[in-house]
Amino acid sequence: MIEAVGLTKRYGAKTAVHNLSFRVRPGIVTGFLGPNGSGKSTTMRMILGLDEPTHGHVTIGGLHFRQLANAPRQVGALLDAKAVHGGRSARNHLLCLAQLSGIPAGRVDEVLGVVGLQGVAGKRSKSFSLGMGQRLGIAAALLGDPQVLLFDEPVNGLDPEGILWVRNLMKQLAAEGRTVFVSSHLMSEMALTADHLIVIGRGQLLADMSVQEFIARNSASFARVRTPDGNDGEREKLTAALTAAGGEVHSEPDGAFRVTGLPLPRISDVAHAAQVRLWELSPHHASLEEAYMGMTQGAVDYRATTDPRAGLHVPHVTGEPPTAGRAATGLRPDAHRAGAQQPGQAHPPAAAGAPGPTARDHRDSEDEQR
Ligand SMILES: Nc1ncnc2c1ncn2[C@@H]1O[C@H](COP(=O)(O)OP(=O)(O)OP(=O)(O)O)[C@@H](O)[C@H]1O
Repeated sequence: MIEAVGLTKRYGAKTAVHNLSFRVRPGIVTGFLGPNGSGKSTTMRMILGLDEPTHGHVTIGGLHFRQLANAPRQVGALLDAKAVHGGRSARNHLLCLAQLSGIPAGRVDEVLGVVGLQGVAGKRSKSFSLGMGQRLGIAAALLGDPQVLLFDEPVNGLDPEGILWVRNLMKQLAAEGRTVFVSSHLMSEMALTADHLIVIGRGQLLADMSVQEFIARNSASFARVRTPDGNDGEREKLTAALTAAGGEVHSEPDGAFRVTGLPLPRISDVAHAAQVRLWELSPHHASLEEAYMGMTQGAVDYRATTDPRAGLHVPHVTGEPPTAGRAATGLRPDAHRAGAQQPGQAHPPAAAGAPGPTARDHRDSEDEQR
């Protein structure tokens, strides 16, 4: 179990993490979600004793990371897959880590097998694609057979087959009773991988609940309504009538309306009374991705100037609503990141089939995914 209490981290004037309290339990996959720059990596670094909290504390099994006896055998982590000596082969990199922690050398080939890098084990890691580097980082995390595993954006750079493999690996590690904490900025991925979600925005807790609960509490219901194509008069008449009836009407890119605040039968009655024909009237639920976007929309640092989901209203779940987001055209800055990797060691999860790196893994274009 990982437990954070009032965790706060300031870098000068910048508050990266503010008063964060949560628990990460064993036996399930806990997704750690937040937009770029929301404080996920900073939190993980504090869990691993790589950064000192300004306030608060975080423990693993009741102890601070630095108090753990032979920590790499208890905690495995993938923080930054690039934090590898590029001149070393994958096998030598893992051998060095194993030697530092008193892990038998035979374990290295086991984890290379788990992550599907046996075929390139003798190659220098600097020739690895981002996807292969991620696999090597995951191998390092598994090296000590730790009960607690932290993965910072583990699917970064992986192709769809690799993503599926990571997903299954996370689930299997949790099914073995381990504590698995996985960060991502993609709700779609976490919805498929995690059992529980911790969502942060601008360093503050926005939600701490099961995936099911998150969906139930955050998915906004709406109706899609379409009037006959090319009849602007009917469109305008219906918009006015629905608005007068208390509905909120937004245009969809395909010309339909998205209506919130009115049940479907009422929309039908309003349209009938206004003598507007309908080509479509259907119930919808905002997707999990939309719920997440709605929740974090005020906490996004880096955003394009147009927001296609501007019409969605989703309530905040915990604490004060984040301050209004500012529109910006800047892309995510990564220059500050000083990633490090905390090796663990592990027995390979028996049933986690590991596809080898694919053609997509070998391409160099994976950076575009972050
Ligand atoms: N060493 C540092 N010095 C100054 N600011 C930092 C430092 N590390 C992080 N920050 C700032 O703290 C905030 C949180 O960064 P962090 O990397 O933890 O976010 P993140 O959620 O992991 O983002 P991403 O999804 O982009 O990886 C950012 O605004 C970042 O610029």
